[in-house]
Amino acid sequence: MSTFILRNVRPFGGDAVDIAVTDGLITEIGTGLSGEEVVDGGGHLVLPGLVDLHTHLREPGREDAETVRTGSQAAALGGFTCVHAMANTDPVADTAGVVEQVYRLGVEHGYCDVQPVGAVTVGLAGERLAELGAMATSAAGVRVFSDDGKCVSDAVLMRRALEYVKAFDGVIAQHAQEPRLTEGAQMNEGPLSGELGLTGWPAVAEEAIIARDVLLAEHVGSRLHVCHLSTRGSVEIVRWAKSRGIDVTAEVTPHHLLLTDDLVRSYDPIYKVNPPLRSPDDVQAVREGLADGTIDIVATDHAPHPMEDKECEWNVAAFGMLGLETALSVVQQTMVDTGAIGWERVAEAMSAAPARIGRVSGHGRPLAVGEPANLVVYDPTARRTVEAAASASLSRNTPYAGLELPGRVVATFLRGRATVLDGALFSEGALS
Ligand SMILES: NC(=O)N[C@@H](CC(=O)O)C(=O)O
Repeated sequence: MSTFILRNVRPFGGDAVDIAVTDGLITEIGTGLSGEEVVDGGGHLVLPGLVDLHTHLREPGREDAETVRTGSQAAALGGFTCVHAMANTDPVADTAGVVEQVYRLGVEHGYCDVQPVGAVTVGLAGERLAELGAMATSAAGVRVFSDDGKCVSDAVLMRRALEYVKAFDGVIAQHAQEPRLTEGAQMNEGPLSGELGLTGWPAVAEEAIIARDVLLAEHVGSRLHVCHLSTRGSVEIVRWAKSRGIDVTAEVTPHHLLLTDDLVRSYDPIYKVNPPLRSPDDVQAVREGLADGTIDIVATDHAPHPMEDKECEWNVAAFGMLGLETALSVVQQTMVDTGAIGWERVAEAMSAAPARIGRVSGHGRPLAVGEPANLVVYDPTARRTVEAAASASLSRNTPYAGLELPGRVVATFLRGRATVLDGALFSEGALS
């Protein structure tokens, strides 16, 4: 039996306690606990390990951008104990074989649990359904299905997918982007896209798909999840859908909580992302949506790209930005330090709710005796300047480089084993 004491930590920022961990489980929470091994929590905040419903790990196929190993290292450094790996790999994760491969790589590396997302359609081509049932019953136990990067734009296919996954309590996570309305789109459509001469990506292209899909979900009585919602209109549609009792959940990314489309003036593709950075009014609306629960979760949409795909002309650059290592800091800055939400709600939006939506067990659980010791120790009083080169990710496309952000992940524990200690990766299990 291995026992250690995580001494002097503040659950959700409350009073300081000690947490005793034995064989990966929380066995006691109190004060003055003693044990052979002690990890000093420094009086910092402790939250349940974070869960990301939307991560691009790029393996198989683009191991030059990220691997399961490097992406899950970045996740651990960001305080995550479980990430959902998106299906837009090469080959696409549209078979039991590919999702099992990704799942096993996560287990092998051991920095966090990697829960594969299955593609909705074969090859993300939007033409016929992938083998959803086989992926659900595989060793990977897939519950989240998404063509993310592409929209399931065919209404009949979307309806069938929603109906199909009911059998195993799955959810369709939709990348809401009407393809015809966004042909060649490069940035948020507005006065600025006209001024900069870049093709616009109008809010209505997102909102039209969300409106259609909540109605489809209602019609067939299934679960819908909306990926990276980014506009005021989208928040209003989801709010309306929830008020009707439709089983819809939604996510917002850290970058849509902080950054706005005026950054595109630089023509620096570091700010090129899908959906695009929106207006200050949209940012205000997604913050309000997250605060009032219309938006259920924060998901990173960690989208690593190699230098050659980002350091080029805007029009040919890839869409996407890193997110795992900065997510908690950005949420602190935009939502906690502004007084919009407290740490309990952060834990709900970044741990409990994503675990529930993804139907993963053992994550997103309360800080309580008998629960798995998936924990993140976080110092919200620290400040740090983001350094792209310091990232554990194989890619460098963080939009926050050089920016000072609040907070620092001090330690992350996966089932009682430290994956991060003193803010650095801890791979050899002295505490395991
Ligand atoms: N979110 C992004 O900007 N990029 C995603 C896919 C996508 O949604 O386009 C990626 O895989 O790089």
